[in-house]
Amino acid sequence: MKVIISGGGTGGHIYPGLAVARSLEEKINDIEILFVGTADGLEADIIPKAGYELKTIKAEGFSRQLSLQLIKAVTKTGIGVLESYRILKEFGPDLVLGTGGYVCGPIVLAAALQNIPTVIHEQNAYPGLTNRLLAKVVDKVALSNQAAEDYFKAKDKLTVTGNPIRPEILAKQESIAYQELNLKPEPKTILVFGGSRGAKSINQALVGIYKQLEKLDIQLLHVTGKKDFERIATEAEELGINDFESGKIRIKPYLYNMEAALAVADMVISRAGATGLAEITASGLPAILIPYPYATDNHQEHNARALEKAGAAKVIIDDNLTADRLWSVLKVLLNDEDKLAAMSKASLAAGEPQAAEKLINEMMVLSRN
Ligand SMILES: CC(=O)N[C@H]1[C@@H](OP(=O)(O)OP(=O)(O)OC[C@H]2O[C@@H](n3ccc(=O)[nH]c3=O)[C@H](O)[C@@H]2O)O[C@H](CO)[C@@H](O)[C@@H]1O
Repeated sequence: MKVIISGGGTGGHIYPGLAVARSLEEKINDIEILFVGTADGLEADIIPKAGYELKTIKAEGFSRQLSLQLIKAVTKTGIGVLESYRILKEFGPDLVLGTGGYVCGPIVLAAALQNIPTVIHEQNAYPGLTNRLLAKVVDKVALSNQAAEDYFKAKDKLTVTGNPIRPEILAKQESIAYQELNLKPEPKTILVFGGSRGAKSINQALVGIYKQLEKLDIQLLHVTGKKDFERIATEAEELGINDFESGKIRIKPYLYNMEAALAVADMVISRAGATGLAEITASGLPAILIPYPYATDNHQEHNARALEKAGAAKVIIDDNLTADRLWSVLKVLLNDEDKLAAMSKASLAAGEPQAAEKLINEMMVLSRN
């Protein structure tokens, strides 16, 4: 079976595609997978590092108003569709899966126009523009969240699968993860990350409580995002914190082994992107969530509130985020083992570890092979 997987821009669209790729390889002996994305999205870094071939095409997101940018984006997408035709001819896929972001628009459209079976997957409760447009031409629309059903007209194409999680996250052995990260099983490990690109406001609030955290019996793994790393590392050094490899406070620009971090973490502080949350809940971790305030239709707050309601998370709105506020919420949680245990249980109950399996089953029904 030959499958093309496309999605990107940010990690939240890439990792579900990688999860499907890994799960397909576990399930099917004779499988060939090709990723398609852009040369400037995060996929160009992540996909080859994960061991897959990435063919690049032109694509750009559409602005919501008529503008020069819109004309440019439409032209680029047109070129991307022509490039996609060539890729489809050369690779001959039995199915094309799009996991969202404008990146997957051209190849999924080109495949649908050639009657190659097509599936898209939407991670969020409020779907992105690309998926809303592609839904009109694809064979199947897989959703992470039932709430997204309201935004699609062709109800017969919809199926709820959950958000696929990389098998290595579900299977990671703690002992190996501690070794990989050079951390110890005791004391508690707090993992902080701001989605795939990092979050400046979270980084800033965290630097503001480094000194308090240093006094506690904890280990902190702070993933800043590549863009903010130098700034945060410099501020940490000014505070006298400089052993990022084996000290109490570890600062990293990006983790290519997030599965290890999720395996050793006792709690998480993060944004509320759908893919990150799917991984946090599948790992049964309690969380402090600070939704990105500019996500379309404020969907991150929606994601975060759902987990708060389930008892798995505490939410701090980005506007209210200060070092003091973060410290007061974190301190209460760290001092309440029962509360943390209850949140952990609620988190696990909210997880959907079977999502990749469900999505693959839908794909197999449609596939030409
Ligand atoms: C700003 C924005 O609009 N973000 C969107 C984007 O988020 P974003 O790309 O930030 O996605 P998520 O937070 O959902 O997922 C981040 C992914 O990156 C991985 N990771 C992160 C940091 C790191 O160092 N290493 C690593 O592997 C995480 O394990 C996870 O798989 O896509 C999500 C899924 O469509 C949306 O819900 C988010 O709203």
